[in-house]
Amino acid sequence: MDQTVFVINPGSTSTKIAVYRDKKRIFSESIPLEISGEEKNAGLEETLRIKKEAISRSLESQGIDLRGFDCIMSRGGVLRPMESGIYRINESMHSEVTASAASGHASGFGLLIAGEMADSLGIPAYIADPVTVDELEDIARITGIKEIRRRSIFHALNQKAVARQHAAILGVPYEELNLIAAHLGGGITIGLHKQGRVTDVNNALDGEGPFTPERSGALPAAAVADLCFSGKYTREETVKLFAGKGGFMSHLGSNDLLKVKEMIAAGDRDADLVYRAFVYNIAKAIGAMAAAGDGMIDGILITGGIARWKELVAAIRAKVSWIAPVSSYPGEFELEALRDAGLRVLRGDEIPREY
Ligand SMILES: Nc1ncnc2c1ncn2[C@@H]1O[C@H](COP(=O)(O)OP(=O)(O)OP(=O)(O)O)[C@@H](O)[C@H]1O
Ligand SMILES: CCCC(=O)O
Repeated sequence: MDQTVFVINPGSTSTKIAVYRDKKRIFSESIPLEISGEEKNAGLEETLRIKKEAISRSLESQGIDLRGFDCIMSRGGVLRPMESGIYRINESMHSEVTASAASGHASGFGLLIAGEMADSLGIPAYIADPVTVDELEDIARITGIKEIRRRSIFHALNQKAVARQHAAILGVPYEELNLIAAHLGGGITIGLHKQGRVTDVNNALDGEGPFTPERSGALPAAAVADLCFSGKYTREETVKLFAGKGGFMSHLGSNDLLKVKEMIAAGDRDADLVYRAFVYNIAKAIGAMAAAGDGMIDGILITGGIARWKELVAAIRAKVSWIAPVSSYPGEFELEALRDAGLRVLRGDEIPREY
């Protein structure tokens, strides 16, 4: 009998939802943050309420009967470092995601909403490949300050889904390839996939890597110290500046690169300079991962919403194709990856892990 899986995937600029009957998508929607206006500045409870209401409205407008769901899947939030895999949503996840909400990631709201909905329907809920999948090599954790260690927080679900898809196209097991996967979305993470493990990756939430539609990326440390002690910002406001109000938001007042594209087309020179700096920084980060992988890279994969911008992908390709062949996987494959994970559990093909 066909199984019905409901998938919730909040990203930093939108929440994507989908209902699948078996492999078939019967409904999907991308709900932009802008619909709910004040959401960017709201606290945990308020953000949760806004996201829940937007999801309910969307399902209601399609006349979808929640009682037909067999399980709910979501991308996980900022949890403890963990192995890649499928995990049953439980109470300790709930409290950890709630505790890290201020400095967390939008995907944590998916976990909370999926858990709550599943409880009320009496069905199971799971996360798969959350943002805290940690496969870093020990040398990649060390920084120049003894008490500061690097953390693995990245688009694990999409990067792994795209890397596996690429491996299948090449007809080579994922575990035998060295790939660089660049997820270009509201956040940007660029991972070195060394024989099936992401041994290094920038953590955009902690201010590493290129700037993004709304993340600052890496900043000069002394200037950050000045900013922190300027008295202009609280700690919370400073963190928001790095992850939420940085990048294109800071330079041009928008995290929507479709708008940035229009600004450039209309002759805006500032927008053009920031765009070129964006491409430059992404290429530099890909180069860094090539060095981390000793130059033995089988392919560079460009994915995420921004990969739909063909000229931008071409500009990155022009700068990095000397490293390895560049392939583009526009959009994200998170909904399908979550569907497949849900179906594997429902069919008994995979036993979910306990967190
Ligand atoms: N056709 C396009 N051309 C250029 N930019 C695009 C296009 N489509 C989407 N984008 C941009 O992609 C970005 C959003 O990407 P995406 O949907 O992957 O982000 P998200 O899911 O909200 O966050 P994240 O990927 O970090 O989880 C936005 O800046 C959006 O304007
Ligand atoms: C997935 C974490 C990276 C980001 O959104 O910045």
